Amino acid sequence: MNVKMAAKNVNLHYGEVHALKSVNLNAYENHVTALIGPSGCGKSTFIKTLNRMNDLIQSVRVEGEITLDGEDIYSRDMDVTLLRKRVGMVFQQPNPFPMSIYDNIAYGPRIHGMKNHAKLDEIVEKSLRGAALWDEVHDRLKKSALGLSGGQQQRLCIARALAVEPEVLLMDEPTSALDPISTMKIEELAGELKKQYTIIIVTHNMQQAARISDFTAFFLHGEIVEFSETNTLFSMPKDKRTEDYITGRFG
Ligand SMILES: Nc1ncnc2c1ncn2[C@@H]1O[C@H](COP(=O)(O)OP(=O)(O)OP(=O)(O)O)[C@@H](O)[C@H]1O
Repeated sequence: MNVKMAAKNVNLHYGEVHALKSVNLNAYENHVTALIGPSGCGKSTFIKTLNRMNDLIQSVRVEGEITLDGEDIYSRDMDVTLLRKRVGMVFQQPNPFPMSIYDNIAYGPRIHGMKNHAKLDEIVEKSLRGAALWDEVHDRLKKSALGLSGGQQQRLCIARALAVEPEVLLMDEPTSALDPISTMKIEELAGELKKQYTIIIVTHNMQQAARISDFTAFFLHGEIVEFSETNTLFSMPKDKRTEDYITGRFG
């Protein structure tokens, strides 16, 4: 198993708030890693360190090392635009741009300089197929993305992330705003996408983590209490706090 991304002794402060404490985690290539834990434990903060989304917040201080293919993503030489192309992200609320389905997908490739129409058509189709949305939208590509259902919008956002050919896909509670059927579609999709990408997903839902992930990290108060293979974490937790959480005693 190849380590695609690694966090080594990561500490993060928002001003006075110590939000991540000595976090260590490996995300393996072509596997799904789930981040679970109660509200406010640092899951979103951590996932955002992986493509430097926290850079946008002024009071943030990050210490330690985060690597992508062994390369420190916080080093001075790191091109952050390129990093975010390699490490794409999908958010809790589907956030399509107010433009056509086609233009949503073509947006990223165009920003990165792609002008060839035939090639863009190809990317749009491939990305929508990759996000299991093509069959539902291929005859309305020029229509507004805002006319899609919530579940379709979220798959559109996944397609938009895929369009720039990322290596890692970060998903921050991607199904929390969706109905059960749309949730199931996204879960099935995660199983497909990991064949090609490395996936890291924050979820509030332990059953979801158990269903779709290969590895799980349990966060509590900014620390990782336990990180192991998902089956092991849910069947034989090593730490009493993990056991209490997964058996529903708190959180
Ligand atoms: N921009 C910010 N400024 C200051 N503190 C913040 C900021 N963002 C998050 N925090 C704090 O950092 C801690 C971790 O928050 P984070 O959102 O990462 O938790 P979480 O586990 O993702 O929670 P949830 O499941 O509710 O989304 C919390 O104490 C939160 O209040």
